[in-house]
Amino acid sequence: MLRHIARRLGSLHGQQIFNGLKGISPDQLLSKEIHRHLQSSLETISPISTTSLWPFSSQPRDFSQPNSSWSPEMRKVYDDYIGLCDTDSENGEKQKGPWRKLPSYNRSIKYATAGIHLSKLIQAKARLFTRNVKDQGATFEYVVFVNKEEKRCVCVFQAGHLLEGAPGHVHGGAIATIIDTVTGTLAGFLSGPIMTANLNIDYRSPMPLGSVVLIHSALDRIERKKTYITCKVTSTDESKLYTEATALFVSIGVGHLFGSRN
Ligand SMILES: CCCCCCCC/C=C\CCCCCCCC(=O)SCCNC(=O)CCNC(=O)[C@H](O)C(C)(C)COP(=O)(O)OP(=O)(O)OC[C@H]1O[C@@H](n2cnc3c(N)ncnc32)[C@H](O)[C@@H]1OP(=O)(O)O
Repeated sequence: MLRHIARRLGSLHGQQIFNGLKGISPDQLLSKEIHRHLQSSLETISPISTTSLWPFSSQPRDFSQPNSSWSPEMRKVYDDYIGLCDTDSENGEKQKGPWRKLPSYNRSIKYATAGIHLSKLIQAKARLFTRNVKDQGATFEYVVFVNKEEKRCVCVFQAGHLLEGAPGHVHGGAIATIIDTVTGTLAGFLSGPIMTANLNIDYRSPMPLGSVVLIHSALDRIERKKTYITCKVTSTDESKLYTEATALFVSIGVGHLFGSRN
């Protein structure tokens, strides 16, 4: 069972937050420490220990694909970045691009319960905050492209009409949410499992509802367990600055998800 979980965690490579685990084999994942955490957490959650611990179907849906709610501007920037990702040339050869599109799912990990076994109802209903409204275009339409070499990412974000704060403009909490998501995705990509410890935001100009903006995030530095990320939100032509932010993410052991602080 433990090997099964480790394999499942290993297959989280498609999941942004665990991209930093790339290259780590299931056997390496099963270090003594992780083995101890998984063992002790499984002992306390016997009702689920006999069921599958993987919440996704084998082909989880990627919600960051173009859809009919995307404005021409959103689609154009998406296409521009897709053009900078790996492509198949006419003779069938792969051409390496500096950017990579990350998939975006609507579920987090079912059993990240901070030590509490969530009810089956909550497990079934839990959805990632930014992907919990089915109505396309109503809230967060976004796609993240990452540049591994430059340790930075760009998110193309279209702010839907249900994100209103000041009349006709995007709520500051919604802006904080997407910044947390994008900076957290980059931190997770670079450092493995992390949690937000600190997020500082300067709102420089109001963002009209329906805007398409770029969220540029870059690694500032890594110090021991701390990954510092900087962030700027601009118009797609980068002439207008909407928001600036800095974020600190602290690396967590897999045990943190299972209720241990180590
Ligand atoms: C969890 C992962 C989930 C996986 C999900 C996968 C699917 C993802 C899908 C899609 C991606 C979307 C991406 C989302 C991203 C969003 C993430 C969030 O919003 S997370 C929710 C909000 N955050 C919390 O609820 C944290 C609550 N706080 C804690 O759990 C702890 O306080 C924690 C982990 C932040 C720090 O734990 P300690 O305090 O035990 O860590 P110590 O080892 O003592 O500290 C390490 C270093 O960090 C500094 N530090 C800790 N907290 C600090 C702070 N607030 N400010 C400054 N420094 C701090 C300490 O001083 C220490 O520094 P020195 O190494 O000694 O220099």
